[in-house]
Amino acid sequence: MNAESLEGRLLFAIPKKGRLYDKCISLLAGADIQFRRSNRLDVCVVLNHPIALVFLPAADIPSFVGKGDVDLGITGHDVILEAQMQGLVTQVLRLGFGKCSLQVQVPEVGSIKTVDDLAGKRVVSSFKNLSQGYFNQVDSRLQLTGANRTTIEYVGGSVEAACALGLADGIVDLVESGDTMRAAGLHAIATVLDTEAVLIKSNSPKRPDVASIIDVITTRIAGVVAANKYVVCQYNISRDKLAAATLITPGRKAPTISPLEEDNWVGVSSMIEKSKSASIMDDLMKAGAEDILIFNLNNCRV
Ligand SMILES: Nc1ncnc2c1ncn2[C@@H]1O[C@H](COP(=O)(O)OP(=O)(O)OP(=O)(O)O)[C@@H](O)[C@H]1O
Ligand SMILES: O=P(O)(O)OC[C@H]1O[C@H](OP(=O)(O)OP(=O)(O)O)[C@H](O)[C@@H]1O
Repeated sequence: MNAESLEGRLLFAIPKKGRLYDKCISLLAGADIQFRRSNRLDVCVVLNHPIALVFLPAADIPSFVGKGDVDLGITGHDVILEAQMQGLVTQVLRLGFGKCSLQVQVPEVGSIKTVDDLAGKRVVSSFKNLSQGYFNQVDSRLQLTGANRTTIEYVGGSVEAACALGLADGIVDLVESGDTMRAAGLHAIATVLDTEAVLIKSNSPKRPDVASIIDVITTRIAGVVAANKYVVCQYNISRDKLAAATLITPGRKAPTISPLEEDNWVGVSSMIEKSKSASIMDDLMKAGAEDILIFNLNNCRV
């Protein structure tokens, strides 16, 4: 690959490994962004669009996009804030995956029970800036100054081991299921922020000619995200119960209602959020709906 083959192409940064990688690859497939990545090569051209994919560590993507070296990128909301790039990038879309929380954690067994107990002691994190910002506020509130302030130390990984190793009294790290935290004998005492993966674009693009392809890609990715978020719910119901049932499934604009061959019965079709489908089905049954079906969406534009 040479610089010439990237000429005129939108540069799109994708996390090269880690928690976001697999989800990003399925998102690209859903948006029909076709590429063949040679082994170990971190830049590859897209076969069916004027795009080149750049595979980078998730934590480096905000600054590449923020400085305009890359036009578009996928990374965590958390790393954008940690890199202090929120003013230099626009978060175009929330992607619905990579959801977790940055939490303050301390040993389950021990004297530290609250953030105020931890204040003034040693905290270790890979999110040094966010942790510093959080504890600056705690320290100010508790009027801790000078050597009495909380110490924040950076470590690049295995943060959860820091307390057991005697390096820290508490840590600030990401929690999804909580398995890592529990296995390390820790528990959370505060949440610094909730995060998920986002699509970002540069506020100072170096290649303004690629703006139209950014819109195409954003629309396609939004379609895949919506298809993952929604399902179609279809059911039959008698007309006298229709009003109550459509309150449960109002749809995005309005439900589609079609007459059935049987007198006084209609079929209803409506988009609902996948995560709420079980409770919506329970409610529809109580409201008198029959033959309730849920269909996954392959793709959509809504
Ligand atoms: N347990 C998790 N659940 C969901 N999302 C997560 C989780 N851990 C991290 N993330 C998200 O993924 C981003 C990248 O984290 P990850 O740990 O995969 O990074 P990495 O350091 O590049 O990869 P690796 O851990 O393989 O070295 C985080 O900033 C966060 O937004
Ligand atoms: O609450 P859980 O579901 O256990 O997830 C949380 C863990 O996931 C992330 O690490 P990851 O496993 O990606 O590896 P890393 O420590 O190498 O970043 C994060 O740093 C936590 O350690």
